[in-house]
Amino acid sequence: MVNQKYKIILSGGGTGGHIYPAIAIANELKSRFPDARFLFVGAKDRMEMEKVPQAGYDIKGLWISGIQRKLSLKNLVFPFKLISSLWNARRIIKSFKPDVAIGTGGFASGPLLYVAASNKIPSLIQEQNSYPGITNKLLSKKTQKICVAYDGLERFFPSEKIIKTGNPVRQDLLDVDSKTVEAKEFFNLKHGKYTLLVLGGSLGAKRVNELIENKLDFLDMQNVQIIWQCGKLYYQQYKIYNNTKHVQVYEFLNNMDFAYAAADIVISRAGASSVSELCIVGKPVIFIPSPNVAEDHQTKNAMAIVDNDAAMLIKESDLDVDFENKFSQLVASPEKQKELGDNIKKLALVNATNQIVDEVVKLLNKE
Ligand SMILES: CC(=O)N[C@H]1[C@@H](OP(=O)(O)OP(=O)(O)OC[C@H]2O[C@@H](n3ccc(=O)[nH]c3=O)[C@H](O)[C@@H]2O)O[C@H](CO)[C@@H](O)[C@@H]1O
Repeated sequence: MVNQKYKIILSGGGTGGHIYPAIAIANELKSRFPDARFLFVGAKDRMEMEKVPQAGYDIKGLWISGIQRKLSLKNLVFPFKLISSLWNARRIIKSFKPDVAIGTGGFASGPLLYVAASNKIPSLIQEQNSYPGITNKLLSKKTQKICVAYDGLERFFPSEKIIKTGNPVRQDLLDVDSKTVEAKEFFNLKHGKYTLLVLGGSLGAKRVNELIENKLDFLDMQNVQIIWQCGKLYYQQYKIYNNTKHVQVYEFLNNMDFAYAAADIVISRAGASSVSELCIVGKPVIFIPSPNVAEDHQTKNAMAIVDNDAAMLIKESDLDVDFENKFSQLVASPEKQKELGDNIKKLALVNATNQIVDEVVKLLNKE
């Protein structure tokens, strides 16, 4: 089986939450089938066009974007983008001739998986969230298998296709505890201070950035040093704080394993992959879910953890009132930090990537 020269096409992107699961799946397939060939398909101008080649894979870009939820001029162009991307997806499929197609959500995976499934290529989609995106909802009728991370998705997908696996997480995040010393050196952190990692999701989070900027003096007084991922859009605004006495500002962290390893406490958005990763690394977390996503799904992602006494949550609307109190209580209590870290780790689904790849292999073997 190891010598199989399978051709595998993957598509997912728009944000990191759709890209990294696809990369984790590809890496596991590559380790099982070293002779396999891989091709990613993404959306032109989106972050996958940079992140996928960095991970060592080829990628082709389609001219596609999402439909705006509100009335917008951009929607007028959408039909043209859709026709162009379906046409190009067809060309890519015809020339690459994949044995299997894998979609992890986001705009580009729509046309690609649609064309693949219409051409009778076995296909699987992976849904990271408790509330699925439009692309996966549409694709679910055509694809053979749907790997999910939450219960209750029969409301949206054909139940006979659903397999609960959890979200794929990159291999290098599985054992961050062994990297703590190296990570603290990497970030040049001071001894005797708490290290706070601030994560705004793959694109950065405006309200979280505003909070951190307002609380820099407070955090300094709490003896906290900060690794602050503010997002590409906001970097120009916040880089003035970089390398001030207790702050490092990053537009994007390319070494998440080191960032998690160095952190004593994490403040994070509750995107699905971030939540899955935080379970695996087992650190005390304060979630600040984005209220601006479909069906408030980040709050649902976070509540699945909070309901198990495994993390704290502060709503954006409560930050002004609650943040200082809740944060200082957590910093002052190593017991609480340990309890949250231990509890969140119990919720980790560490075998997700393997299970998803097992399902892909069944498709390759035509079951
Ligand atoms: C605003 C928005 O629409 N957010 C959605 C998006 O979030 P987003 O793209 O932020 O996705 P996630 O939180 O799921 O994952 C972020 C990924 O980016 C990585 N990372 C992040 C920052 C960084 O500096 N370096 C880095 O490598 C993380 O390790 C993680 O693997 O997709 C998720 C998965 O469908 C959804 O749950 C989120 O609601």
